[in-house]
Amino acid sequence: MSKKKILTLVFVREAGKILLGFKKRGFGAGLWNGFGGKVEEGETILQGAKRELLEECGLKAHSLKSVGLINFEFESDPTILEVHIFQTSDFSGLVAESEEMRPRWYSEESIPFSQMWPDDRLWFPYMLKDRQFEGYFLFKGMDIILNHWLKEVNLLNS
Ligand SMILES: Nc1ncnc2c1[nH]c(=O)n2[C@H]1C[C@H](O)[C@@H](COP(=O)(O)OP(=O)(O)OP(=O)(O)O)O1
Repeated sequence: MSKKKILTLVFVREAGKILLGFKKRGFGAGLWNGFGGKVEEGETILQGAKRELLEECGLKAHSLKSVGLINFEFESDPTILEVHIFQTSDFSGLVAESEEMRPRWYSEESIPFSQMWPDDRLWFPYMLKDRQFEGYFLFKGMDIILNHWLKEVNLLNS
């Protein structure tokens, strides 16, 4: 039987730039990504997203917009990762490196897709156009997408 883990992923965008973090350890280490992680017991998905953003790059999000929802599955692993993706331009604080992430602003024209999860280049175009989406990816290891679908949807916003 499959289990589900609920995770968040937050992108900070401002003036044509996007803040990415280089993951220094753990799952997805060595890749650039947004900021996020597992939702803890007793917190809502939004609370989890804001907490991870603050812990990983020092920024406090005052509001978050829902961007996407992706279910990730790995061949021969029954755990499904349900990742809730958000973006924000409504934040305060100073960007700071953490134990887990080294943050860096990128122009939205020069996103380093070759050093990111391979699914990112497929769904980033929705986010960059402020379109909401849902999707599913089945991975073999961390590099090979065996199957996927993506579709534009209307998600409830916070
Ligand atoms: N395929 C893919 N593309 C883009 N982003 C992701 C994936 N798979 C993923 O898991 N992610 C995202 C979702 C989360 O933001 C992170 C993974 O979170 P993780 O570091 O495992 O969670 P934490 O709670 O911070 O981990 P620990 O503190 O327990 O190490 O990647």
